[in-house]
Amino acid sequence: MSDLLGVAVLGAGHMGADHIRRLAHVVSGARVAAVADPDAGRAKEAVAGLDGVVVHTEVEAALAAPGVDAVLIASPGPAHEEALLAAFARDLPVLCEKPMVPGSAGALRVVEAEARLGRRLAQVGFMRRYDTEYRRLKSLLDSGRLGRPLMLHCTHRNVSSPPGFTSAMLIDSSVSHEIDAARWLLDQELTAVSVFRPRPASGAPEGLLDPQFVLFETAGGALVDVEVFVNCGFGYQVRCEAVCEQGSARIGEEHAMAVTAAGAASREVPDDYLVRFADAYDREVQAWVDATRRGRVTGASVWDGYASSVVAEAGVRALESGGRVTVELAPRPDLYAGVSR
Ligand SMILES: NC(=O)C1=CN([C@@H]2O[C@H](COP(=O)(O)OP(=O)(O)OC[C@H]3O[C@@H](n4cnc5c(N)ncnc54)[C@H](O)[C@@H]3O)[C@@H](O)[C@H]2O)C=CC1
Ligand SMILES: O=C1[C@@H](O)[C@H](O)[C@@H](O)[C@H](O)[C@H]1O
Repeated sequence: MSDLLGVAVLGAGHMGADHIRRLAHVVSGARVAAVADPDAGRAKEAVAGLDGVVVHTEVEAALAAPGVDAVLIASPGPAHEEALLAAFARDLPVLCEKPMVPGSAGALRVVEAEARLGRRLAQVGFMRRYDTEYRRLKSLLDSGRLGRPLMLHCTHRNVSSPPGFTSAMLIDSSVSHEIDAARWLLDQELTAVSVFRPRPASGAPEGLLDPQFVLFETAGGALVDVEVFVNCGFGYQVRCEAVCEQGSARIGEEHAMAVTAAGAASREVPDDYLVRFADAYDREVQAWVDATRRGRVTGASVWDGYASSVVAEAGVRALESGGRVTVELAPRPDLYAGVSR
């Protein structure tokens, strides 16, 4: 490795282009060494002005490019399994955007492949673990000051959903964040899921079941509810309130400037995740670069990615069946025994 970690970025869409900018201009210790995207024009646009970046349309060519030490996967979810396995075959450390793999069977194949390597190589991009408010809430819950957590009430609203967004993706793409955050905040597995839905909003695309209300049960007897509404039209809002035996704590309200003028007070609302979670993505990628340069892997593990996929898959079945679906995890390989959620 040269002084800088050479990163191959797979996928140069919304997230990939933002991560390329971040690697090139925000975080220290890394450089973009190669990019792969079947849409070469999009990739070239994302690397415009950067020196020494080779653009490919094939993943394998980018992984084999000179100076590549690590991989950041920002292609669509269905492409992640192949990319992860290709990176493992080349012994390259990975930061993989969520969902790690949409679907439990593919996610388990990734767990098994990493377990066969006998050491962790990949981190999953659940960036809320790096958000200041989420971290404060996690510290408070871990301190025990509020007593045992009873419930988490979560809100996850997007202004609009991208083309091709399906009713299942409200759960396996959007709510995957709350699944990971709940497992991490409570340090408990989610054991069952039910999904309720009101009449779809008139602003939602034809046929999309939006919004949905998802209810998780946990191994420790807590409940986690999530209102997910991806075409709300009025702002990007992510909130979480923990209700515990001796108090409650709420995050997600303060991430904006409050303006008072003309006899009225108003507060800005971000319009998407790139604004709301900008600092969290920066910290996540910096932490990944730092850990990788030290030969370490931190953050959400491949096991966390698998658990999230299993819970999300149960959620999609609950949506389709209208019933309560229990969550069955495979036995956890020894590799993840000492790794906390
Ligand atoms: N952490 C977060 O908050 C967010 C994460 N994401 C995740 O990031 C990933 C990408 O999402 P977006 O950037 O919104 O999608 P996008 O559709 O904007 O971009 C995806 C890009 O990947 C390219 N691509 C397609 N197949 C590929 C392959 N096999 N190899 C390499 N590139 C390929 C496409 O041509 C496109 O340029 C998804 O996993 C998504 O769930 C997306 C938004 C926010
Ligand atoms: O990961 C993300 C998107 O893929 C997803 O579609 C959005 O609902 C989330 O808010 C965003 O963080």
